[in-house]
Amino acid sequence: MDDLASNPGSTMATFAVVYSTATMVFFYTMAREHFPRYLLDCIEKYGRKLVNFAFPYSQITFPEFTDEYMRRNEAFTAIQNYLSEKSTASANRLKADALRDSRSLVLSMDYNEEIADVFDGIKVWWTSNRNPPRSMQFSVYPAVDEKRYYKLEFHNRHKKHIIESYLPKVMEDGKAIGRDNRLRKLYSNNPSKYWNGFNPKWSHVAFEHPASFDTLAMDAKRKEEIVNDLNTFKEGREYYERIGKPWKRGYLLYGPPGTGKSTMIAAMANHLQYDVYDLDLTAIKDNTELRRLLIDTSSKSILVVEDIDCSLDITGERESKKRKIKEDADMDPISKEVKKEAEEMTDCKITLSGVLNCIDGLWSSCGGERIIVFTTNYPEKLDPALIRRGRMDKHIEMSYCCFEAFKVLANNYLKIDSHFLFEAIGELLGKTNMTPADVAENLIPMYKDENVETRLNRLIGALNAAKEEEGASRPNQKRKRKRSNPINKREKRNIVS
Ligand SMILES: Nc1ncnc2c1ncn2[C@@H]1O[C@H](COP(=O)(O)OP(=O)(O)OP(=O)(O)O)[C@@H](O)[C@H]1O
Ligand SMILES: [Mg+2]
Repeated sequence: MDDLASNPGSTMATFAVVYSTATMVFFYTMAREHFPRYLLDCIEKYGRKLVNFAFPYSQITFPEFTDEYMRRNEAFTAIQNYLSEKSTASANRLKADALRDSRSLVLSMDYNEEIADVFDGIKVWWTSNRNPPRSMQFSVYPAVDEKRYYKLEFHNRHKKHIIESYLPKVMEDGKAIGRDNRLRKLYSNNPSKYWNGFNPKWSHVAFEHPASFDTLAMDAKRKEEIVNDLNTFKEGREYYERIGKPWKRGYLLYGPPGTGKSTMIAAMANHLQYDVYDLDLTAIKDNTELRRLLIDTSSKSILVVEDIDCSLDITGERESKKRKIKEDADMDPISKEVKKEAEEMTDCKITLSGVLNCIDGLWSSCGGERIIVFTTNYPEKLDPALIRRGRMDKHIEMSYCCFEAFKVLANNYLKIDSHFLFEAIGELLGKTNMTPADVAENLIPMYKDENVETRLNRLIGALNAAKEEEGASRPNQKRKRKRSNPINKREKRNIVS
């Protein structure tokens, strides 16, 4: 039988199956009463061979739930995603599901619809079915024992190829489609006193930050370098396996406030399609809690520790904060909240070595494809152990707005690539320090339909004011371009710039 021409549902095949099954049932019923056991086994064996001869097709079913605990079968979801596109094109009756955590509706074929798929020249058939509920009670809730499943049919002679090559491809493509459709999440850690069976360690909201590398204002060459680095990481599974290193990468983003460190993290997450875990170290009591939190993160994610210099004992800031809160509490005995906060801060025993061990442990004990990002305004305050290569592989300086970065902002906010005022702005940006956040602020319209020229002139005014202010604060000094980076020479070698 030619695979591409025939369908297992064709009349001939159906007739053969019905005829051979009826014959078998007849003989079997007769035989059960009159023949000995070994003859019955023979009839069953040859009967099955007859059916296989008349209907040489195999079937695999994929139920929606895997066991009595009603755990959703991942294969079912992947097949649903995989067939979604094909169903839209070829099935007449479609069903629309709004899957949990999905950005869009998933269209799939309705029950008893059949669609064909071709893989390496082999034709296979998918049908969507359900087992009707056993109980016929009327209820406002859907029947719990109704079981949905997909059925795959193919010719017996392709069994090996279908199982070993086609099905893994369906799973992989289906999961990838699921990931693309999925709403990504921004997680933040809950204080451990609230952790229990109902309150998880991490709570999440949908991650919908619109930042992208196209809208990120920075030097084009450095931006391209970072994007290439991320792409190499994402496609690096085999490379990391070959060299025997966990599949992870650490980035240190440093620079003054408002230079786009948080925006860069959002652009990274959107580019890679990863979830983001925003880890607040100050809400964690000790190293054990930190470990438990990190183990509870998933792969394809970015773990972010913002303002790492303020989060750890290493800079001594935590100690002074504790002391200050305690002093406040002593001075104001009425304020119970301050007292409570003081006690909680005193409880905090998280250490640099704990963080280092957890990060190293996380990389070695959990699944791959993870990125960790530290941000700081003061890289010089960080312990070299924290940012050494192997932990923070790439150090990226986010600096004041240069002319190229301004052009990106002008395109974002004003939708222009050039203007006669650009030259003056370029000149001023070369002479004074203004963060992209401040530049952007001046480009935002102050009222509806404010024209481009007015906004550019406002920026020129702000740049002139900043220049004068800088001059006034350092009248006798030859102006040097202020950088946030007092990182030592050895570290500078790692810096992308
Ligand atoms: N490089 C940039 N490209 C585009 N927009 C930027 C950039 N830098 C800053 N902005 C704008 O300024 C705002 C503040 O930037 P962001 O929060 O990323 O700064 P930050 O470096 O993380 O600051 P902080 O150190 O205070 O956390 C952003 O919402 C964004 O609109
Ligand atoms: Mg930030």
